[in-house]
Amino acid sequence: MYTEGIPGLSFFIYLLPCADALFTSLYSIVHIIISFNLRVKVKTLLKMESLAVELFKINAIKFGDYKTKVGLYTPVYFDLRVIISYPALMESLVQLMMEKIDIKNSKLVCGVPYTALPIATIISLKSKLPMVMRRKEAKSYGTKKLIEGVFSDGDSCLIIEDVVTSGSSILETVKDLKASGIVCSDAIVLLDREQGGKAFLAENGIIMHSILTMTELMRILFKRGFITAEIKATVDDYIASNKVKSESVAISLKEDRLKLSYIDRLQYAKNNVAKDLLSIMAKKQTNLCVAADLTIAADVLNLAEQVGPYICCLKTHIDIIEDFHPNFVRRLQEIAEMYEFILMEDRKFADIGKTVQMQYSKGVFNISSWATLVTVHSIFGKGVLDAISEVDLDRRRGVFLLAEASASGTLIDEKYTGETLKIASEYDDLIVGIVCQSPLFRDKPGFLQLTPGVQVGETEDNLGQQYNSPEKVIVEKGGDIAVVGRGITQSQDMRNEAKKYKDLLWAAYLKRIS
Ligand SMILES: O=c1ccn([C@@H]2O[C@H](COP(=O)(O)O)[C@@H](O)[C@H]2O)c(=O)[nH]1
Repeated sequence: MYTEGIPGLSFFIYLLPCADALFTSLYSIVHIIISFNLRVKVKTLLKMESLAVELFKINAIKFGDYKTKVGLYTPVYFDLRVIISYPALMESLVQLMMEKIDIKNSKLVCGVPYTALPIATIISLKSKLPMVMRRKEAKSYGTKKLIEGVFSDGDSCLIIEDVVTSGSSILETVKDLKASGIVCSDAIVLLDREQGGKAFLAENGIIMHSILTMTELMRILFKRGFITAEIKATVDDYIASNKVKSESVAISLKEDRLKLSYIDRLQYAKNNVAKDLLSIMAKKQTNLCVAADLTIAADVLNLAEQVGPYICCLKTHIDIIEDFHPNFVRRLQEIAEMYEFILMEDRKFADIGKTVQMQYSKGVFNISSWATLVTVHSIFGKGVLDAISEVDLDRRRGVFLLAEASASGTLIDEKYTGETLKIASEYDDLIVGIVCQSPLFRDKPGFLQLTPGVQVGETEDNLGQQYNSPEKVIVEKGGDIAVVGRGITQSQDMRNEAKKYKDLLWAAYLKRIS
């Protein structure tokens, strides 16, 4: 070949056979690497498939009509709590998780309570990374810690979770970890339901890695003949059309009062009586307020003695007492102190500020001298609240503002209710809560919802009152405190009846926050 005149070309040609050999060796190395990676990938895929099949076999995957934590109905539900009964399965799950993510990038691991706790424990044992644990509720005694375990400010933590729908459970855990100085950037989960959780977590700075997605899971179960094409199509359709909106998750995360315990809400309350009330409720385990709508003073005192141990509040209509005497309210105060409950006069003030001020602190009833709480209509605007504030200089009293009524045919509309809530927000050191019939102000855990119209077995009286069951009032209507009047006062055994209502209402509250 003619190469003269082209500098270095002959030398290059001379080297060609060596380059060829070098290329062949490089090719072989790359080939080995690729086939090794491919083999690893295939192996992982097989492990994933067998995990999916095993989960199906142990009944951790159910098909039907189920309700998720965020209230959506789903044709497929995962109950991974059962996996603790299958150690071999737990081990393969953990192995897959540890292969999926470089655990050593983290200093700590933390499982989202409760299902992921045993998984996190095994990962901690295998990786030798210390584990921390998030308490679902801060302790009300001792250290009041949210995070248990030993850690330092700035430690990075890998989050471990079983199933992700919206991502809210992971973010709740992340929020508490961050508040304790721990850094979180990654979460490893067994199953991504592909309903918006991954994107929502990413928006909040968390990268979610999953072992299985819902699509993969359905594909595997269908391919292996465990589900029909019809079930697969139903689930695929459901996932495609049921994405959880990040705004709704954000609300549910933002201190949703309906999900917080009474004790956890203490920190948000601005009014001193609201704080006392929440403490009493948590201590006595009661969210029952009895409406003492009796017309003879001695009967009211007797009722207070009977129901005292089971209530957080006793509500009066002082102007219906036929034999009122200042000694009566003095005795009522003694009983309230003895049994630790709060007195509320349901006066529903509605007038110009000056008149309300006199109705509140003057006259025979001298309400402000004994009633720690009063109810107020918002119809007259802020002047009424200013009037009460001027009397309550030491801030030892509070107000429930009425935003909705239990009576049929009430003239209150949505606008009125909305404006009432706005006023309440402006007076949060005076307002203890809102009297209403629906789960309003979910993002204000410092306010309490007082809901009257509660009775077992009745739906109405003959004068427009409407009743709901204790469970409905607390779980569906969002009541924090339920007012029961005739359901107790007309019973032969008021003490026993009060205890029954207390137990029903408390069980409903526990159900609501679980
Ligand atoms: O919207 C409202 C506001 C207040 N109440 C008061 O609650 C009790 C209910 O008594 P029951 O005997 O349980 O019906 C009563 O004192 C009302 O004045 C209300 O019912 N609805």
